[in-house]
Amino acid sequence: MDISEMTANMSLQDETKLKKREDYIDWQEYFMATAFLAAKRSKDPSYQVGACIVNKDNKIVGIGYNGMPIGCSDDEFPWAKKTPSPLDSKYLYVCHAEMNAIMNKNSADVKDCTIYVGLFPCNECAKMIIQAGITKIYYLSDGKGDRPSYVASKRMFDAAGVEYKQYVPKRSKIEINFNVDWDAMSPSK
Ligand SMILES: Nc1ccn([C@H]2C[C@H](O)[C@@H](COP(=O)(O)O)O2)c(=O)n1
Ligand SMILES: [Zn+2]
Repeated sequence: MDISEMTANMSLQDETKLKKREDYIDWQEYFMATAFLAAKRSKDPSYQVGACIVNKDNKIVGIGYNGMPIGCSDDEFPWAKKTPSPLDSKYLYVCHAEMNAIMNKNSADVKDCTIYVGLFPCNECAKMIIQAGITKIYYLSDGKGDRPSYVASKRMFDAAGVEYKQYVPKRSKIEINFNVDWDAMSPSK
C-alpha cells in the first residue's frame, strides 16, 4: 500500500490528530533564502549578491541583486575587474544588490525595515540604507570586511544607530524541488 492509499484510508479521528509540519523554514531562513534566490539572477561572473528588505510585519517590500542599470545591456557593459581604464571595468556601472532592493521597493518607504543580504554592504550602499531609514542588517558574509569601504560602512552604521548582525544559517542548504508529487501530498482528494 502506498502513502496515498494509506492516507486515503485514514479515519476522521486520525485526521483530527494531524499536527502541523515541523521542518518548515523560519522567517529568517525565508528572507535570506529569498536574497540568495534573487542573487541567482546576477550576471556578475565573480560575485552574485542578493538582498531582501522586510518590514515589521514580516512582509517583503523589496528584492534586488547586483546588475547593470536599466537600459545598460548585460552583454555590452563590462564585467571585468582589473582593467587599464576604469571605464572598462564593472565598478563604475554595476548597481549593488542593496541599492536595487531599495529602488525596487513596493511600499511607500522602507523606514524601520530590515535588510537581508549575502555580503556586508559597502560604503555606498551603507549611505543608501541609512538614508532610506533601514534600521537592521542581516548579512551572511563579511568576507571583504577589512577593506576601507567596509570599514567606512561600519563607521556610518555605528554613528547612525543601524544594527548589523551576521546571520548564521541553521542548515547549509535549502533545496527547491520542482519535481513535486502533488497527488502524494494531498491524498485525501
Ligand atoms: N554588499 C555587496 C557587495 C558587493 N556587491 C556586488 C558588487 C559587484 O557586482 C560584486 C563585487 O564584485 P568585486 O568587487 O568583488 O569584483 O558584488 C553587492 O551587490 N553588494
Ligand atoms: Zn554596495
